Amino acid sequence: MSTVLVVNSGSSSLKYQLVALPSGEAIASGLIERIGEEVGNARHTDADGTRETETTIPDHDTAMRLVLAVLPPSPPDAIGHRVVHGGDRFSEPTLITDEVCAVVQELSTLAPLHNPANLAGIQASRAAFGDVPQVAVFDTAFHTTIPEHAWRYAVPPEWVTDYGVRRYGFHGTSHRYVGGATARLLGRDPSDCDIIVLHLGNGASVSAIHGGVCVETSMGMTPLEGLVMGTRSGDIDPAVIAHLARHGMSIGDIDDALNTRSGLLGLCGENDMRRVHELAESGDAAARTALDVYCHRIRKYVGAYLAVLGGADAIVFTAGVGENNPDIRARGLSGLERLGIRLDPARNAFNEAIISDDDSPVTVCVVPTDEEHAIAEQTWELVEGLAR
Ligand SMILES: Nc1ncnc2c1ncn2[C@@H]1O[C@H](COP(=O)(O)OP(=O)(O)O)[C@@H](O)[C@H]1O
Ligand SMILES: CC(=O)OP(=O)(O)O
Ligand SMILES: [Mg+2]
Repeated sequence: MSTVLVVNSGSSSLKYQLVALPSGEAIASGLIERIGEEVGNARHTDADGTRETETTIPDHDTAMRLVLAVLPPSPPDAIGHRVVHGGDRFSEPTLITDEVCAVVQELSTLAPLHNPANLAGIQASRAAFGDVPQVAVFDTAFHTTIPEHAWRYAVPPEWVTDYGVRRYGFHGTSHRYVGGATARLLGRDPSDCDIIVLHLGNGASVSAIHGGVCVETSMGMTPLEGLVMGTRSGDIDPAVIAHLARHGMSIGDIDDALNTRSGLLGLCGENDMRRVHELAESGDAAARTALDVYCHRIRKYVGAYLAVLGGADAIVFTAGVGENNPDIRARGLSGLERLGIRLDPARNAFNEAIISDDDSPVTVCVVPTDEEHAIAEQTWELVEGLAR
């Protein structure tokens, strides 16, 4: 038996799993949430059960130290890290070297909420387990099949050649895993399915998958484009940036505001969807508007991707919000009955795997993502290959 430790740093959380291979069984796993907020919480599960603690977790480096303190002291055989942006340098699983770290660092301006967090996880793991091979698995990998008409922005050509301005797309490990699991759930061959995956976490993105291959995704050159997110605006008119700059705001401040003070947080003062719902239920008008804007954006993208695919076999919800929030799923798809999308309210309320009614031409599902498992497998495949 071999063991792979997987570190998945999201914008607001750190998820980890110690996976036994080839069985794929999780020996230990956990989640550190609300990093950077006043009160964070850490949940760790292993053979002794689940322990939960509340404490302030200022950054991903502190989160990583909490993880290392609860894991077995013996080193794993390999460590796999989720890395969000690899630019045009890296997209396939890559053995981590100083050079890889330098590129991840360099690309921090294009993924300011993620690459620094990913690097913190890598550096803490290298300090703790220096000799263990470590692998970066990039969020962009699944999106390299997107055709030029979808990855290209309509901008001057030298922006593409000189500055690398293009769509990359992110959450790829999740979109790939969930797309495959959905085809299995439908009992269909992935090569014969058109699937729309809605990954709704703190970050959120949609992808259109045709025949197992990604053909379109909502995040762009950076994880800022597309849906409304916890703290990110998603789509806005690009002229807004010039407008604010002319009013004296610096580019750094604008970028920071769009990444960290926009989205649900900008709309209603809370970025955690559970809190937004509590506020909306207590009658808070801003929280209600936030939910309206969030769900409207989902509906717009679903319509667009139905058109991109020429119709879909399935629409799938995944990640923190997608897996747990019946209200967002129902409102995001409301009014789409004429497009063949009909939810079954009881199935939806219980987060069942299939939440559409039996006569719905498009099957709507909830499929939990498992980025950690997918990263463990890809990490081990690379490390085993190197040893051969
Ligand atoms: N049981 C739940 N009900 C509603 N929302 C939830 C639940 N669990 C998590 N969420 C929401 O999911 C989001 C976090 O999703 P997650 O996929 O863990 O994010 P990330 O990986 O981007 O950090 C938060 O907005 C949180 O409120
Ligand atoms: C790319 C991205 O937005 O990731 P997360 O949802 O984990 O923040
Ligand atoms: Mg995530």
